Amino acid sequence: MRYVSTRGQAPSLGFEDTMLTGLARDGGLYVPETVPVLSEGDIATLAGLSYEEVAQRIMWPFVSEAFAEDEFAEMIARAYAGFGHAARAPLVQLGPNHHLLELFHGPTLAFKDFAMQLIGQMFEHVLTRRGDRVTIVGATSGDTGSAAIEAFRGLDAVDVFILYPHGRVSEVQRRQMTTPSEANVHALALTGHFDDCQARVKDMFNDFPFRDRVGLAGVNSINFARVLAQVVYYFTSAVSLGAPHRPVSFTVPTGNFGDVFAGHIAKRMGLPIEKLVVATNQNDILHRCLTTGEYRPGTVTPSISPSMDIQVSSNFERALHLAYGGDGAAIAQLMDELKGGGFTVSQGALQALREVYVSGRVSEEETSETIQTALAQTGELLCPHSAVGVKVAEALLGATPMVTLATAHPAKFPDAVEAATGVRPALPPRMADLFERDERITRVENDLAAVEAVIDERRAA
Ligand SMILES: Cc1ncc(COP(=O)(O)O)c(C=O)c1O
Ligand SMILES: N[C@@H](CCOP(=O)(O)O)C(=O)O
Repeated sequence: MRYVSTRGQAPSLGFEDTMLTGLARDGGLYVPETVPVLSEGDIATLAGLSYEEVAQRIMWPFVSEAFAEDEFAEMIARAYAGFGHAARAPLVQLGPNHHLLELFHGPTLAFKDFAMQLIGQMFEHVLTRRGDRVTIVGATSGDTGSAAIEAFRGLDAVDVFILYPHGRVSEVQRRQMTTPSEANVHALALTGHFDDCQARVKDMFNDFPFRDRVGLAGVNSINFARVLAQVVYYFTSAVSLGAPHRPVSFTVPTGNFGDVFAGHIAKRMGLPIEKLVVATNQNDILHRCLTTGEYRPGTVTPSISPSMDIQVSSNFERALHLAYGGDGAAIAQLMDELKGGGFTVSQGALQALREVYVSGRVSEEETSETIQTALAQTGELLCPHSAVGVKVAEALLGATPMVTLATAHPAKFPDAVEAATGVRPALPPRMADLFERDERITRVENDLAAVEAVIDERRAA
């Protein structure tokens, strides 16, 4: 399988190079040239399989050029062995036709672990085989960074630098990033918000001398391998609710659009997904765009669901690429307009987007109320991001089963959860001493040269 850039000007790559390359050299994101389609019969045979077995079957056509089948199965087994739930991604019922997909049983308590634990295995395998080293840079609003540091800490072939917005992640998230003591992982607190962190990461990829000198790689959802691993739980959950014989809808708390785009890939692979619902907090650019066709980022406003405090949503470019029929020149033009403040999606593309996605926006008050009522009515303690999803989903419940993705554990956001419910969620025992561990924090200004200088200095040390 070949992967092509959304902007059409970079060379097509196989899976291994796509994974190691990160951002395409024309600034675009890699997407599979064609998506394999499973028959109803193929999907039906997934019923009753373990999470790992489904993962192997779904991802294999995308990665088969890079690994032997048994090697890949071993990587999957190692990736999910540390999860705290035998089902890996269990479904719990919230109400008639409403189900919650708990994606927070991995080592850092957020859905990011599903992809990051596997990518850690794949990077290690490929880099060992090549005898190569890379420098991973990542931007985080809290969860990607902790998952990446956990997945790559202590690996010889990798240095990891994570930019997070200073003062804008929860204390648990920050400590997950700043307390690991391994010399190859570095948490950099940038003066700014998540969009600044992501912009500097993309700047580093576009600085070719720096990129080539340090062997830059990315583990944000820039990296298609991240998106791919997230396709799997759409299949496991839909099949357990009756797919392929019954359609299912999904509501996805959304920021950078990677998770919901994984659902789009699942749909293109033949999974009968009726609607993909994009749920946003007050940073609602995606809801505004899907409603009006105008994509104009505003200022990021801090919220109680900080991981979704994003205005420039990286993977929306992939959805636009599909909506514009794979026209790379059109996407390059839109992204140029974005530098000048924003763009208007064409009527045809907007219609194509609306055939797949619907959206909703949730206020801070509604998020708190939803955490409170979900606990009272169902006994489920939601994190604020999952609550955004539940609130949007509730307005759309109908005959088709709805699955809302619970993207993080409530204990990552104890202040917001306690303020809403009076209950302070406890961290799992293995993290009980998180608040006693020493932190290593490096402050950095929102400036490309300053960030690159820190990376150069740390790599040389
Ligand atoms: C807890 C949580 N929920 C939702 C999201 C939004 O996911 P995505 O960026 O894939 O849209 C994030 C950030 O990625 C997150 O960390
Ligand atoms: N919410 C994310 C933002 C980065 O998203 P990614 O999926 O592109 O890595 C986070 O928690 O960091």
